[in-house]
Amino acid sequence: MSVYLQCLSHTPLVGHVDPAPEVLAEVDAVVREARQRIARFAPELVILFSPDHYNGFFYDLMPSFCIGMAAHAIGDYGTAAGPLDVPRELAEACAAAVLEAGVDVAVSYRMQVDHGFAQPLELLLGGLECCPVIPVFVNAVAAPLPSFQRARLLGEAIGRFTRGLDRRVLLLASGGLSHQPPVPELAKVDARMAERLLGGGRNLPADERAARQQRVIDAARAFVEDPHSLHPLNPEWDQAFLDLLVGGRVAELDRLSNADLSRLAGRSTHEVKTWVAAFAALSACGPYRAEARYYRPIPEWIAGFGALSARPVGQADA
Ligand SMILES: O=C(O)CCc1cccc(O)c1O
Ligand SMILES: [Fe+2]
Repeated sequence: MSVYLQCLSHTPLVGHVDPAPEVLAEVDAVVREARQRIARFAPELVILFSPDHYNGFFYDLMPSFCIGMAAHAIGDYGTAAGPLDVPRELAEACAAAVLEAGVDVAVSYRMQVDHGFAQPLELLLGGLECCPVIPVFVNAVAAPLPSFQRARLLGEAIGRFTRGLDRRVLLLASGGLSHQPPVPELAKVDARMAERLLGGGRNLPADERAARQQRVIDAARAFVEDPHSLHPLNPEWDQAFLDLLVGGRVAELDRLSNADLSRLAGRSTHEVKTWVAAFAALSACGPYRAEARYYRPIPEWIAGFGALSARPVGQADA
């Protein structure tokens, strides 16, 4: 088998609150080049690590990790809606292998996913059903959260599973880097919002969906005016995180507590655990070489926005 890795920040604010044209063009080029590398690699299977934002996973039953045996994107913020092409038997084999390896992942035969999954599939592969994909949810917003170490062990177990496949496997991770958009916290919200977080927020009616999105859009506009209206982005932390991935030192993150990460870089920065899982999966396939590193803090998108690719040492350019 051969393997390629692409990590990319997501943001549903694209097209809603956009940065200067030069910045947009720069990000477009980053995404276009990633899409071209992926097209040359011609993946036969995608394993996509992504968080959720209280669209598919709620506090009525919140797993740390969940592998989808079938999945459907809800189409929030104008991202693609509809089914993903999940190869069910392969997803079942993947879940069985991960459980066998000692990581107690949940499974879903009706997984709902949001922009976290839909955006990278659209941008990097051209749509939700362009390539068979095993979706892997990583809880990055609903405290208590899994640790960096567990995200790494999940990734390693999935990497060992993919190593045994006779296919070209693309590892994708979606989310991060430092950021803290206004995502509600169960401990702090009123009874009405708590009911949403407990599961009442599933399949929101159109007007409530629009109001929810507008709150995030308004917060982005305010953040551009005042970088202290939300937890500030942390480019220094983001670059140090990228350094660790490039240097093959992802296990060093085991020492970073969830509370410290939230304090340093914002509560949604836990989305970077998708990157950790993807890099851990790649590292289970041998030594790797990172390439195409990109980073820019983009307040309009409430995102420390980054991209990073990697392939095994000795695996030829696709
Ligand atoms: O809709 C939401 O609840 C959050 C949306 C959102 C905003 C900025 C960066 C993100 O990564 C993100 O997911
Ligand atoms: Fe997100």
